[in-house]
Amino acid sequence: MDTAKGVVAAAADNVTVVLLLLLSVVLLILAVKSASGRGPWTSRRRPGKSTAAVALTAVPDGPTAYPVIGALHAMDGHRDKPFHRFTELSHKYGPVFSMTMGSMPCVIVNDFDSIKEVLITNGSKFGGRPDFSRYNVLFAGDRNNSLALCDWSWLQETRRKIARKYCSPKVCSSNYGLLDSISSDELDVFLESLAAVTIRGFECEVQLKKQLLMACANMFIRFMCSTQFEYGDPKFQNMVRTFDEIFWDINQGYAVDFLPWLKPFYAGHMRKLSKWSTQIRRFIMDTVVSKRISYAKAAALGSPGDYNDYAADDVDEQEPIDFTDALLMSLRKEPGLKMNHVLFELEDFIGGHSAVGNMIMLALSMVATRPHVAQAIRDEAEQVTGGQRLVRLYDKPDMPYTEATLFETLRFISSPIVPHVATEDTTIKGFKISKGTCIIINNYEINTSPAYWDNPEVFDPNRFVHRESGTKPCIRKPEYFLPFSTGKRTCIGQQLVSGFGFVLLAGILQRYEVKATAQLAIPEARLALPPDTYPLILKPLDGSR
Ligand code: HEM
Repeated sequence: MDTAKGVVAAAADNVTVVLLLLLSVVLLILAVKSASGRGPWTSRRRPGKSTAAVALTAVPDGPTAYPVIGALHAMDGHRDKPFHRFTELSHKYGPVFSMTMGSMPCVIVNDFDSIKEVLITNGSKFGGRPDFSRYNVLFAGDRNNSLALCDWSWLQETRRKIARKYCSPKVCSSNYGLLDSISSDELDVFLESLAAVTIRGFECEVQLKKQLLMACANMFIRFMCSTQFEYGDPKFQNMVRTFDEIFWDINQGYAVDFLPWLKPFYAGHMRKLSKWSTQIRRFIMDTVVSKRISYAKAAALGSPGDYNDYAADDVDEQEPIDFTDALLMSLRKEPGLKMNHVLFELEDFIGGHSAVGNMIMLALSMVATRPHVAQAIRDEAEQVTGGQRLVRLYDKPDMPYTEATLFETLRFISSPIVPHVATEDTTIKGFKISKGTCIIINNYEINTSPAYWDNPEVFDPNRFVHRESGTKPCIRKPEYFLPFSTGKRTCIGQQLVSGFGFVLLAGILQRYEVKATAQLAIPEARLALPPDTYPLILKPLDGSR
């Protein structure tokens, strides 16, 4: 790990040197240009052109773009708070502005009307994703293997269709019942594991994220693959850790994303990403998929590259027992699907556990410094369970404050939306957008602006609870609150997030008082916490079951 970090640090040093050199070149070019009486190279309108004609069509310019680095200089010193920076820039350039990041033309959209246009009204024209090298490396050289990072296609539509029944089950369905029983069973296992590291009557510092991620991983794997692992199993621990490393990485912004020619300086980092993703795929093949297909066939499948040789001729034509089964069966029903697609889709969905684990860790961090929120959740749980049992999934409609705490966490940390890319020439707010333009959706602005929320700086789950005398309190989500995005590329996992997340958050708080060790380092506009993050303090509650 340390070696890997060293490689990244070395790469970063190299990058700094290269950037400094480049900056010198750019400054030289600028000096020559300004000496000749012309402004820098930008996408700004040239003087002499009819402004009326251009003003109607071009997206307003953002920061000046220079050769090679584009407008990346405007993000200098803001690496940890890119969305805050976009908000600052929107105050200067307007709610929709263009910004060339390296060589990539981008448009930053900062207000709800424009965001709605990108995601819904005009969503069919914004179905692409940026072609970052890291995305390709993580998915065996082709980001189209990934559900979240691919461009829109027949394959994506098919994959989403297969997933729907399992990721968005109807409340009355058997799959929802399964979610309920699995989340409760796994909550018991998880609380037992916590009981083993805490002492009644004492405050104990616990590396909670590691345990939480294993609980979430098992919930996902039990639901999707009908198998589970012991928390002490080193292979399982390694898989969970690797997923979390990837989740953290994918939530970072790197210069190489926008300056692909920097790739040689990131060779070590790319190798590490590739190794992680291969390890995960191997784990899923060995522990899940190979058990479903004949032993001989599994043995014949050597490396991940060989998986496509598999034809689904030994898959039964019965009702699928779970998501893995449904995926394997779809190999026969959908001739365009290959074994690799199945593996990658399973990987994507099992990987969803990292998002849930990180989210619960963040929710507990919010609660740790706001004991009144924890108490309100406990009171709600007490009312519903009579103090006789742990909360379960079917209690969710009666516990809006608990569910609202998850929403408020997502608003407060402002979990970002994956960038979209225009797949054809189109418009936003009447401004011309060319095919290939990357659209960065600044939902941080929407989540934190007083234009949308009362006291947005206050963590208050009540803002999502609708109370009216004579009716049961219920969840109220304003349409501009988009933690899972909306439209055709909306998150497929949101029901799993709110289901498993709800049971875990309530269950932990029914059993423990949660406190912070010190000032908690919570990154801005990021759902991910570093793989080795802060511990939390747990104190078992008197009389907890
Ligand atoms: C707190 C947890 C999560 C949050 C906040 C979240 C949020 C998001 C967001 C904002 C997007 C981008 C949508 C867009 O580009 O318009 C997305 C996409 C996606 N999410 Fe989630 N997600 C979470 C957990 C999960 C889980 C658990 C799964 C799987 C079980 C999942 C599966 C997906 C997939 C497959 C996509 C890509 C959809 C597409 O591009 O067509 N997510 N998610």
